[in-house]
Amino acid sequence: MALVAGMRVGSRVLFRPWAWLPGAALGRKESAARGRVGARGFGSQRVLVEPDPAAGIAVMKLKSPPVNSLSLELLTEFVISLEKLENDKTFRGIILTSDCPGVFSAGLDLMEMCGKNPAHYAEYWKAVQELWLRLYLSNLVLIAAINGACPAGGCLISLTCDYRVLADNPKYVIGLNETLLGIVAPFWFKDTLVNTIGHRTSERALQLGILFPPAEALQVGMVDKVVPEDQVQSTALSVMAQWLSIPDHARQLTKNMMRKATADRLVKQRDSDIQNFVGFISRDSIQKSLQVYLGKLRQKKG
Ligand SMILES: CCCCCC/C=C/CC(=O)SCCNC(=O)CCNC(=O)[C@H](O)C(C)(C)COP(=O)(O)OP(=O)(O)OC[C@H]1O[C@@H](n2cnc3c(N)ncnc32)[C@H](O)[C@@H]1OP(=O)(O)O
Repeated sequence: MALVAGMRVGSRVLFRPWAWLPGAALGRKESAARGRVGARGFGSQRVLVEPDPAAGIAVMKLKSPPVNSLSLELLTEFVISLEKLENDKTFRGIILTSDCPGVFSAGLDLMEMCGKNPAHYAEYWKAVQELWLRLYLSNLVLIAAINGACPAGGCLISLTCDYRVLADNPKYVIGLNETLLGIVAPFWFKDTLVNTIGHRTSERALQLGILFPPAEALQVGMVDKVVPEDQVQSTALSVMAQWLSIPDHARQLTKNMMRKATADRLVKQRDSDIQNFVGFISRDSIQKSLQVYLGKLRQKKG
């Protein structure tokens, strides 16, 4: 997919992965009206959206089997669905969950970071940045209903949400395990974690690449609630009701006050962050580490 037009929102120039889609040239109002979500489900191949307009919420399900790894396609479809809901005033909250049994998301797609050229790495990283910025600064209430394993980029996505409910299953570990792959979480992954669980716990978790099982994840504050697996969705819904009882403008301004400085750090240095990623991921030693890790994942089966 070609890299693409930018759109200015406040001081941010946003990536428009959908710029090539029919209707992309429409004005914002017109396209929002045409794209109004309504009561019927919508979505794309990899992102299912089940709207409940009466309640003002939508359930967004990642559906990219087997493990919801964040490919360029999934990132793009994710941003498009998010934008659609953000632009429709009916919606005040999203419950984010997985349609893949046992896995919330396996994080960034290792195939996007192995054996490709620098232009591809740059395009991919820009899409990762874009999803994070949009989720982290979303005006909507985002609740993660974590119904499976949640490593690395999967964990990052859940950390952008306002609240995390995790299913109580020892296989459903969560954390930023990048060091285990021989790679380093960038500063904005780290900042998101520090803002959630504090500096000291983040330092230990990041260096050791800890994947926390549910009880420990709850104890360190990585998640807000651990419930039996069959109660994840209903718990997310009742938490959502509580968050939606707060007037939107006050909650949104407060969220922005808490998060803007963190997001601005990336906004100010997006290009250098991309260059840093491309340089790092292109190194032979890093490519070898990733190949070894992929090999171990594949061997695990055999
Ligand atoms: C300045 C530089 C900064 C660089 C920063 C880069 C940041 C990176 C952040 C990341 O997100 S890196 C990705 C880290 N992810 C992981 O470590 C998770 C790896 N996966 C797993 O641990 C397991 O797959 C799982 C999620 C626990 C699920 O286990 P399950 O037993 O259900 O499935 P598997 O048999 O392991 O996997 C099925 C299938 O999927 C492939 N796969 C798994 N994860 C990924 C992935 N992240 N990307 C691409 N492909 C993945 C796996 O290899 C299997 O493939 P196969 O062909 O069927 O063997």
